[in-house]
Amino acid sequence: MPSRRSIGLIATGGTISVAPPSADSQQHQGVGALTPRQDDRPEGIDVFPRDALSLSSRRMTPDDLWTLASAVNEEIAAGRDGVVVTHGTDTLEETVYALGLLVDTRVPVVVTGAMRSPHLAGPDGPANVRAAIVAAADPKLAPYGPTVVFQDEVHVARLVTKMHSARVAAFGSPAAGPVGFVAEDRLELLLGPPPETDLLPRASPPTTRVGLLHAATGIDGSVADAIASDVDAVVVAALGAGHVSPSLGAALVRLAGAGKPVVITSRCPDGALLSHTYGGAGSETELRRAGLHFAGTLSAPKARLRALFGMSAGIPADELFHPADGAGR
Ligand SMILES: NC(=O)C[C@H](N)C(=O)O
Repeated sequence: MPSRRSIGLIATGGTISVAPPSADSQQHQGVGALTPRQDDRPEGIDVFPRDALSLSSRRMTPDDLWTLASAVNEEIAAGRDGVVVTHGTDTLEETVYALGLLVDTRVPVVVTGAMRSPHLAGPDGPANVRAAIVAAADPKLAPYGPTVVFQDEVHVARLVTKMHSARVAAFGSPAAGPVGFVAEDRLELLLGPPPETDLLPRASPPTTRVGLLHAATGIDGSVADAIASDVDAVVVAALGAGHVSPSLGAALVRLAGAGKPVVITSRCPDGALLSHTYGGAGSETELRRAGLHFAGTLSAPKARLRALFGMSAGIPADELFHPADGAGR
């Protein structure tokens, strides 16, 4: 590694930067409060802080993701050796995936946050920021695309998910586990980079409206009919390997027939969608035959972002979600 590394540190809000309780609970401190002091930084690393947004992650919108992606692109264009983004944890996994869609990460891009706010006992933010800076300064991480560093673990964007609502060990990658870890200000990688990149061939500001439906016992077609006129496409967190009730299946096929792409994912946190194991109304075989799209191992919220940004850029759904041999994307 060259002697000195320069890291862009971009703040967006979230618990990691929430102001003390006397203030309005929506107030966030700027990036200055998150930037480690010069004498408290990993050796050989310069940090260049900037604020991009200041919000709880539940308020994040596709436009905000576009703004953040532009900020990350600017940092990379400015010649940073890596970029760290601090973020609320509730939608952090979506933001890191959106950066994978929108940013050509020639250098490491690392997203982190905190589960305990700065004024609570044992805040995890400072340790997470330090580990994220260490990871972002290591060029070995660049081929992994944007990653999440949390509790010293490194997770890739496609697989990472918030697993626990309150504990500091909040993030995991159910399908494969972390790809590496940080210890003693050093990045150690255990697994290779993801086999494919999620970067879209082109990008435009978000204009497409994509709905999200969650299948469950007794959920019928009325939920799809109710939103049909408000959306350009729908993503479904389907049952198991890609199944919905016969009634919901029929409504989704109607939607697809009306020119609104329907993308099937699984509500299971791990495992692939099938292509030809089950038959009959609402089965994966029938839904595929009817021209619905299948998103492989992507979670529903991430498939929704892929549809949203991809279709906004004019990329057809069948290029975003490959139907071939059941693997999906
Ligand atoms: N731990 C957190 O950051 C949770 C917070 N509600 C957020 O996502 O902004």
